[in-house]
Amino acid sequence: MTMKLDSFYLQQQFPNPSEYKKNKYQNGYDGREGITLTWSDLSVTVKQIKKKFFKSNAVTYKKLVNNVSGAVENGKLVALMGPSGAGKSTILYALSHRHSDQMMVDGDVKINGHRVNKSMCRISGFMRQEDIFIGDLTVKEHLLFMACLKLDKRTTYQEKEHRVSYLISELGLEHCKNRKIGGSMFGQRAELSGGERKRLSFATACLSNPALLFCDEPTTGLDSLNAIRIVSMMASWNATILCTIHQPSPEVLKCFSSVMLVADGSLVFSGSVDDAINFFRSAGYHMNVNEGAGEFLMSCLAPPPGSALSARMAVKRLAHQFVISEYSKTTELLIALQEQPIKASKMTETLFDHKSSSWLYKFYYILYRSILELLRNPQLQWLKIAQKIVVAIAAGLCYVGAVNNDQAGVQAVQGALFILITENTFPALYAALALIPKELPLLVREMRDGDYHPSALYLAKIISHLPGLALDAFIFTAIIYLFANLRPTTFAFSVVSLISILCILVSTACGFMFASVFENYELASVFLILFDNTMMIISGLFIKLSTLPLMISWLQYLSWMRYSYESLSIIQWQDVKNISCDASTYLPCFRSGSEIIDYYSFSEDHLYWNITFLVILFFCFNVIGYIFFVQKIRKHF
Ligand SMILES: Nc1ncnc2c1ncn2[C@@H]1O[C@H](COP(=O)(O)OP(=O)(O)OP(=O)(O)O)[C@@H](O)[C@H]1O
Repeated sequence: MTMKLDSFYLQQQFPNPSEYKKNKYQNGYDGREGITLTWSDLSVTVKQIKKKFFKSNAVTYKKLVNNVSGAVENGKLVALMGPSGAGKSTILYALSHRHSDQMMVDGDVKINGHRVNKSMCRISGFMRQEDIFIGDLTVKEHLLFMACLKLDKRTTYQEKEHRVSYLISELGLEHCKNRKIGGSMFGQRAELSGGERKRLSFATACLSNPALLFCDEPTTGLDSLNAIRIVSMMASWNATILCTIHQPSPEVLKCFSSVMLVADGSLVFSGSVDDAINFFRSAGYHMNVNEGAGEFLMSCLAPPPGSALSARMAVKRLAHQFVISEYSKTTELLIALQEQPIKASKMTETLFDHKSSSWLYKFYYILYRSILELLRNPQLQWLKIAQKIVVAIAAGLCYVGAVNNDQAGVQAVQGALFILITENTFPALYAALALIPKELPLLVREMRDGDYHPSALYLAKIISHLPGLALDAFIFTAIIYLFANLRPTTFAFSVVSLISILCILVSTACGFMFASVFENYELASVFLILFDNTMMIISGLFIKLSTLPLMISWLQYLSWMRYSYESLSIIQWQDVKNISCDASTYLPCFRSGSEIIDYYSFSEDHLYWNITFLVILFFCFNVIGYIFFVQKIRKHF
């Protein structure tokens, strides 16, 4: 099958072998000989920080993996098995260099005898346990997009398309290639089955045609037939594969060349399934007649009843027995053979020879994906616009006939302006707050794989949201303007629209900033409520800005609501004269627009400064948000 796949692929594109060699970068197939992965004394320790109020934080260290050594021979599919919590995923993440920053990894990880670290992300593919996709993209779009991010920059677009078509046909995704991956909100059934999603995950990991693959529980959630299908596909794949797996059926287990068994972070056995059975039998475990090999091995690894200490001792005993047994010699030999690195051969050079696409190229595709994501849900976008229109009409109706050249009119105008600001602030703030937690798992996965720089993603997200936000603000402003009969000049309407748009953009940036700074949505919303209420109180409507106490007063310079409210008030009242005043009813009684502006401690000279400060706030919130966003992603790695 391996040969079949390779020759199929080669024949499809390069009937002439010399042409194939010449185009090794373009087709993603590098003419490699293969990879042998070895590691010795791999240990993983996690740093745990207990936050304490009014005391310094308590830092503890927990060892998750203890001096594990192992090897996966070129072209072999090896199962990493063990009970839940044994450390399988931790080993896989550490070996593939996709572990979190909190984890400290020790030990030598080598590819064909060459020590690797960060470059492992480029050399290897990783299939994750959880399938996270953008549900609104089709199978083909998703693969093409990922191909644009992952493949070498020397690969042309047509070759990326070839690679995607090849994987779609090889992994049995032809029938659903134009189907959306996830469900739609509006009842169309468009979901892929569990098996199709797993195959899509595998296809994604295989896009760059890596010679080394790490697969984390690829059969989780699948029925036995689909489990056999995906594992047999892996077995026939032209790559070295290390794969964690939970209690495989006998048919699934047969697909693996060998097994590595771990318990409590230690290696308990490594070798063929038959040897594993013999090893445990010799250690005193009894295999029932009807028991499958997988079931038997897992039962041997399950912690025995009793205290945690006795379970740990049992694992230690097994690990020791394995180390002194003949079975461990094969692994030791493989590791020893790799101590002499294969001379900087062509094969190794090609492995490390990856030229990533430029930042701009990746940014373009991330932006394209973000826009596509928004456009793929037209019903949702229309619903949002309809909601804006309804809210604007409902609010606007309250002001019909209220805006006259008298004191009641002054109150109505100031109220309408404030509605404009709050409606362009609060919904945008909280929508942005929810966005990062929703998308974080996907972003972390893509960044762990080194698919793109966080700045490309952050900028693409901001730009893709700009038109929708601007439209929202414009529609709301236009309706309120019409109903409330605000100042009817093109200049006034244009500036009010501009301020509304800036207000919604700054609010969104502020929402992003809070979502990035705080650990989770709940914590962020607690602090955001405090912040946005303060910004609102000092916007100018509720208190005269000149009377603010000194310790609070400086905060007004952060309040985009104040800049917006002042600007809108200036536009409405500048040069307005002869406001009628019935002094017996109204106190204070305004006779001109400038009196109103003075009353709120505003100044007509501030209009252009306010616009400038709104732009500055937009940038500052985004820069702070970006800095914390990067840290947040690192923390979740
Ligand atoms: N960041 C962390 N901080 C503290 N403990 C951790 C951390 N990550 C993992 N662990 C612990 O390390 C142990 C091994 O976790 P790991 O996910 O590798 O197990 P596993 O064998 O893959 O389990 P499963 O089959 O259930 O996925 C578990 O006890 C887990 O709780």
